[in-house]
Amino acid sequence: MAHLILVRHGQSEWNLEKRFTGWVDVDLTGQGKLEACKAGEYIKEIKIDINHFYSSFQLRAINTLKFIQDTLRDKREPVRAWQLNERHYGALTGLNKDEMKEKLGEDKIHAFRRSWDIKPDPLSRNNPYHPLNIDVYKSIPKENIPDTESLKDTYERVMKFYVEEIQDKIKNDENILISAHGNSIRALCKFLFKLDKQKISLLEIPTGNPLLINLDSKQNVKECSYLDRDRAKDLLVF
Ligand SMILES: O=C(O)[C@@H](CO)OP(=O)(O)O
Repeated sequence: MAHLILVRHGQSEWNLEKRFTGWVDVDLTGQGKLEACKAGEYIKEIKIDINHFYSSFQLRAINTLKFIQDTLRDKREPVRAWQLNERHYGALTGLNKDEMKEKLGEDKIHAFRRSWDIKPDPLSRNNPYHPLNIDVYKSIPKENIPDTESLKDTYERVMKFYVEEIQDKIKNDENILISAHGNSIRALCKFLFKLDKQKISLLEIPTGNPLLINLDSKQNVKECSYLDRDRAKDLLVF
C-alpha cells in the first residue's frame, strides 16, 4: 500500500482578494502560512515516512511545502515540476471573480471555472501576468507555456508528469507528498477517483488541508480522507 498526500497551498494573497490567479506567482497570506504549518502538524501526527516531496514551480506551493517539511524536520530537497502548476486562466487572469460574475453572469463564470473543456480567451503575450514575462518560468520550454487552459489541458500536462514520474513509485509502495493547486489537484483526483466530466465539476479542494489517499499496487484508491476533518470538503465518491 502506498500513501499519496495531496495538499493545496494555504490561502494566497489573490485567494483573499478573490482574483483569478493561475500562473501568477503570488505568495501566501499570514493565514495561508498558518494553514501550511497546521498541514505539517496533521501530517506529522499520522507518522508516515514520506519518500518523495513534490511541488509546482509556484511560490505559494513551494512555501507551503517548506512549512510542512520544517514541521516534519525533513531537509530533503523537493522536486519542483511546472507541470503541477495551477491551471492558466487566460484573459481572466488578475480579474476579480465577483466583479466578473456581475459583468458576465454567474453561469458563464461557473462554466469558465468548473467545466471540463471550456477555456477563457488567451492572455496577451505582452501582459505582465503572462508566464512568458515572469522570471521563475524562464527554464520552461516556451512551447510548453500556455496562453490559456481548460481543466482538460491542465489534466493532460499533470497526468503526463504523473505517469512518467510518480506512477511507478506508487506501484513500489513509496509514499509521496505533492504540494500543488486547486485545479492541478482536481485533475489528479479526476484520474484517481475515476470521476466523469460532470462529477469533476463538483469537486472543490480546500486550502492547506492534506488529503491522504491510500493506493494499492494497481493504483486503486482503497481509502481517502482529509486530515483536518473540520475543514474537509465533499470527496463525492468516498
Ligand atoms: O484563481 C485560480 O487560480 C483558482 C484557484 O484559486 O481559482 P478557481 O477556484 O476559480 O479555479
